[in-house]
This record gives sequence, C-alpha cells and structure tokens, in this order.
Amino acid sequence: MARKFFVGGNWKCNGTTEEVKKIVTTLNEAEVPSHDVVEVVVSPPFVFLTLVKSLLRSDFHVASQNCWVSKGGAFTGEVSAEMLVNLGIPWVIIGHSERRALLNESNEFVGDKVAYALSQGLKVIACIGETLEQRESGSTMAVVAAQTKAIADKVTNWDNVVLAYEPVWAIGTGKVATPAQAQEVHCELRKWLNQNVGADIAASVRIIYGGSVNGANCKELAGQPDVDGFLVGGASLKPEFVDIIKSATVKKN
Ligand SMILES: O=C[C@H](O)COP(=O)(O)O
Repeated sequence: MARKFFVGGNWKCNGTTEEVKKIVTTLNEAEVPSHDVVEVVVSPPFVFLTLVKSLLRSDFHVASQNCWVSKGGAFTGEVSAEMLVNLGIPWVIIGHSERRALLNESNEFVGDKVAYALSQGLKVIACIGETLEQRESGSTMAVVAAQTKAIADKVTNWDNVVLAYEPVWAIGTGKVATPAQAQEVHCELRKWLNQNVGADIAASVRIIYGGSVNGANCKELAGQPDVDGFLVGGASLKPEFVDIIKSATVKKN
C-alpha cells in the first residue's frame, strides 16, 4: 500500500500573532505538490490554533501540540481532546521528547494519551526517539521499541496514527541523522510493527523523521524507502518549510 508523504511543522512555543500570520501567508502563497502527493499539517501553540485554522489554506491542516490524557475536568492548564474536536482541530502531536523529558511523560502515559485522543476522533502524530546516551550505549532499538510497544498496547486501529521517529540528539541541534541512520531505525521499526502488531499495519503506517530537518537535507532523507515524511521544528517557522514539503516529489521519481 502506498504511504502518502506527510510533512508536519511543529512550531513549538514560538510566535506572536503577527509572526503566525506571516508564516500562514507564506504557506498560503506557496506552490506545492497536490494533496494526493503530500499531507501537510502545522502545529501552532494552543492559543493560535483557531487563528491558524481560520487563515490556513484548505489543503493544509492543523495539529495541537498536546492534549490531556482523558476526559476534561479539574485539570488546570490542560486542554482536552474533546475541546480540540469541538474546535475542529483534526490532529494532535503526542509524546514529543520535550514533553517526555521536561514534563516527565512516561511511555505508559503517552500510550494512554494516544489511545484517548484516537477514541475521541483525533488523528495522532506519536513521537518516539532515543537520547544520545542511549544511542551510544547501543540501545536505540530497545528504547524506540519500548516506546512503540506502550502505544501498541493501548491501540488497535492504527489508521489515524503517524509515528514520528525523532532522535533526541538531533532535535534543535543541527546534528541531523544521516539518511542511513534514519532509514535503519525506520526499517527496524517497521519490522517491529510487522512482528508485534501486524503486517498490514507495518506496511501502511507512516513513519516520519524529525530532528534538524531543513531545506538542504530533506531530499536525501526523503529518498530513503522507509522515511515517509518529516516532523519539522525550527525550519517549519521559515520559508524553507515549503522546500521540505516539496521534497515529497522525491518519492515519485
Ligand atoms: O517536532 C519537531 C522536532 O522536535 C524537530 O525539531 P527541529 O527540526 O528544530 O530539530
């Protein structure tokens, strides 16, 4: 089954109203491959979600950067999956390494969040990835398999899940994984899904790469057979995000 290329832009905790409008204008004016070729989702901070949704071209979609693990209620500062659905926000990023590291989100908590968001009808970009120490000690696959298992334990239908492999050592550091490093982990993840979840799911789930992706390195990464797109941080705030979207055409060549 062909996996449609997916490009996500994670704006993280950045932007003013004016800056957000400027980024959206750039995206709206960009000539990019059609929606048949690439799916584009941008993820502004909560406070800008409705503004971006109202201004953004209709072939691109928006994602929240997080949501609460269960039904809303007395959880000060949190935003529930129900609220995102109510606002017409189709996607949510869950388990980003910044939340795992800074807010102590465990594998199990991330798995619960993914399952709850899916149960409410959201589509999920689920993030996994190893630290530099874990990579250097040779435990990359054990770490990402455990993170994926915590999701697989709670999820039966993977139709609305995109798996984002984001090695922590590559995030915001300018040290992008080499195409071979990315391909190796993506391929192993697909094998893990094949053995532990099912052949159809392994073949159809999109595994995207994140970590210092930019306009210069995206094409070579996109050329790897198991790299189905990107989750972009810093470069998604810049015009070069358009070049990253265009790298989807590498799959057609
Ligand atoms: O979610 C995106 C990743 O954290 C990558 O961020 P980056 O492109 O700034 O390295």
